[in-house]
This record gives sequence, structure tokens and C-alpha cells, in this order.
Amino acid sequence: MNSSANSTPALAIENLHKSFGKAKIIRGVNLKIGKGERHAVIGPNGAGKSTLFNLITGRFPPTSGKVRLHGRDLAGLAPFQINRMGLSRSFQITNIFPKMSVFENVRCSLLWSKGYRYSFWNMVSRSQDLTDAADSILEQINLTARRDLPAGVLSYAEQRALEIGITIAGGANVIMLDEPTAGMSHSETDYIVELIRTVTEDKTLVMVEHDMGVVFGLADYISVLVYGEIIATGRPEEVRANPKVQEAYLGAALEAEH
Ligand SMILES: Nc1ncnc2c1ncn2[C@@H]1O[C@H](COP(=O)(O)OP(=O)(O)OP(=O)(O)O)[C@@H](O)[C@H]1O
Repeated sequence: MNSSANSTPALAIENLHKSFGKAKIIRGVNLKIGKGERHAVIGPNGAGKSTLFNLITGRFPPTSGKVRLHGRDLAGLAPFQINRMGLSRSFQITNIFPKMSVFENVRCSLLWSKGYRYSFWNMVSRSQDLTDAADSILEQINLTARRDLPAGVLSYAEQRALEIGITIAGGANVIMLDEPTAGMSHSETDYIVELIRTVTEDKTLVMVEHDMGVVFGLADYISVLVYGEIIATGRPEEVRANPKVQEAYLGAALEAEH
């Protein structure tokens, strides 16, 4: 889906800057991501990809510039408020509760996304709706057979799948995944890519990813971030053919794949 086809993009980033002390890390990023689009942000190590994620999700305030979610300015909102507006993210590091069961991990994130407090836990633990919703997520991420195991005993790929389940559990329509296939074998990567494709159907996906096979297989659009600036945005084939991108990043990144 072309972002320009939508009047209000899912995400709009306007002249965004972020400095840490004197270091200018994000240097004037402009980006529109249309509803239903799968958009990958690629670029060399240290380019500012995670920082950009942290600015979008409200973890860091920008030095200047704006982020809009479905047209609404996110300035001053806390990450949990942005989350409740329909934006959910995963982290580079697996972010699950290893001693809780797989099912409870998902149910807990459902509770959180609905704004219940932990003191409500016992009261709502019997809620059939919540149980059904958690079971439906487990089905989507193929972990029904692992439902009652402690999450810590799952394989690495299963833990990343669970984390994706936790990310989508609240029903967010903008999903942000930070390196979802990092550290995976080829077959685990294929498995997670298919899972991401399924669970983000009809949602907007923004992902940071180093594996070019994943990026070119999954993304409708790609933006290349180099030294805090987006040097190209476009369809995968346009980005691949762009000489500036080849020079700055992609030539080396594609070579590294072989
Ligand atoms: N909280 C912070 N304080 C100071 N500097 C930071 C902070 N967060 C990130 N940086 C710096 O910003 C630069 C960009 O880091 P960032 O993690 O955003 O890059 P990246 O593109 O995600 O890299 P990678 O692909 O290796 O994950 C780095 O030089 C990093 O040291």
C-alpha cells in the first residue's frame, strides 16, 4: 500500500532531531508510513535506528521535530499512553517473564494493555474473555502446545515468537519490531518471518532488521538510515538499485549475506 494513497499516515515523522549532549544522533528525519504498510528501517551499526524507535515510542523525547500517530502529535506522551493509542513495540533483547507460563505471559500483557492494575489480577484471572483472547494469540503464534510451560524453557525462536505475541496482544494496529530475527538460524528466521507476515496482516509494521533476506522478503517499503539521516525511502527494488544506498550501505550488507 502506498503511503501517499492515505490521507492520514499511520506514522508521520517530521524533521526529527535527537542529540545526546553534543552528539547529533538523529539529524532531520522525515518519514511517512501508510496504514497497512510493512516498512523496514535499515542502515549500518550506530546509524540511529534504535534511537529512532525510542523517539517514536516515547522512550526518549526528541530534541526537536514531531512524531504523529494517526495524525495525533505524540509530544509529551509517555510510552504507555502511546501504547494505548495503538502502537506496540518489541525489543532487541527478549523481554518475557521466564518463570511465568507462556499463557500467563500473554494474559499479563493483555491485562496491561487494557489498563488493569496488578492488584486486579485475582479478580480478572477468572475472566473467560481474557483467557480466550490469550489462547487465540497463542494459536496465532503457534505456541498452543507450549501453553502451560514456563516461558524460560522455550527455545530461543519460540521465545521471540512469544515476544511477538506479547507485542500484538493488546490489539495495536502499529507494530514495531526491533531486529526480530537477530541470532536465528536460517530455518528459525523463515519460521519467524512467516509468523510476522501472518500476525501483521492488515496492520502497519515498522521493523529494524539487519538480515537483508528478511527485509527484502517482508517489506513493502524500505528506508535507509545512515548517520542519523534517511538517504533513501522506496520500494525494495528502488532502494536496492539506488547508487547512494549501494555506496553507503547495501553493497556491503548484501555481500555479508553470502
Ligand atoms: N542514551 C544514549 N546516550 C548517549 N548516546 C546514545 C544513547 N543511545 C544511543 N546513543 C548513541 O547513538 C548512536 C546510535 O545508536 P543506535 O543504537 O540508535 O544505533 P543503531 O542504528 O540502532 O545501531 P545497531 O544497528 O548497532 O543497533 C550510537 O553512537 C550510540 O552510542
